[in-house]
Amino acid sequence: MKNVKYNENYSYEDVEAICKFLLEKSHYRPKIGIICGSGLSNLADILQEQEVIAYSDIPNFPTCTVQGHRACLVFGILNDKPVICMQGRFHKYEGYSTSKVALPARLMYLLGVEIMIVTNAAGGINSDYDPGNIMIIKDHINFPGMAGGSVLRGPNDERFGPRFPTMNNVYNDKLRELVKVAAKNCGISNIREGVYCFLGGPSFETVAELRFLKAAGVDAVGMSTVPEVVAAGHCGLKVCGLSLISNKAIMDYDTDDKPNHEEVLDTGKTSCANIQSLVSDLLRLIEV
Ligand SMILES: O=P(O)(O)O[C@H]1O[C@H](CO)[C@@H](O)[C@H]1O
Ligand code: HPA
Repeated sequence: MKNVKYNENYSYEDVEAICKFLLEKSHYRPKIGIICGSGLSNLADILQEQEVIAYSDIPNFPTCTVQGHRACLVFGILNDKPVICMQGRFHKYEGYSTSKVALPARLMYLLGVEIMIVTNAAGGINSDYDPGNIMIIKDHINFPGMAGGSVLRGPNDERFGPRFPTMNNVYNDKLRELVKVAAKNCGISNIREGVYCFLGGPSFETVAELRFLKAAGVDAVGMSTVPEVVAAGHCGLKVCGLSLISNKAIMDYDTDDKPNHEEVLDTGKTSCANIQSLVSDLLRLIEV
């Protein structure tokens, strides 16, 4: 086991200190931030003129404990736009404090980022979804949040955002339309749009839970993203969310199939190129 510190709280000043360190280290002033999901670290390869900083070289920065998350910050240029890309996120199930899970979005905000593109691997609940499909996140269900486990739980620092932020249109409608245009440009026909449900994990869902989620209108399920999106919405970032459907959720008892992280990572490997071209064309279309 790595010597991981789980519970520190990240105050505004802590995030500011990390931001200052990065602005001194890098000449980039990113306007767009990208978070790579499980198995999708290669998404950062599309950045040109890269400056790579390992999380372990950033003072007071968390580490990644999950396989498929590379734990590096990559600054670079994509279609003439300055970008920061996080190769690896912090999941609540790893045991991290809420302010640690909120850190990527808050750091991007203080760095001057205006648009956060968040990616993940997710299980397909919608029966029309197949592994390799890309789902534009239209909305989410924040299960832990609905039960008092919001990433914003605790004292509110108004410098990040208001006590009661809205989540309407948090997955920005204009960005969603641009993703559809980008998908057409790239010849990606298996693009979907749907509702992502965040569960606490790390156990995969039971058949009964999946049937319940399906009845509730969920299209894809995962264990991340929503805390980052809520933190981003809190501080006014525009968000674009993309789920790579890495596996089909198993809704039947009469099968020996089981979800597993290896399959999730394998789909990431085989489908990363599609996400790369999609994000690349999206950045060409975005005006910041
Ligand atoms: O959401 P990301 O980080 O892409 O990873 C997904 O894949 C892992 C399970 O295989 C979980 O962490 C789940 O959330
Ligand atoms: N369930 C939850 N999280 C996931 C899945 C899944 O089937 N696939 C990838 N992340």
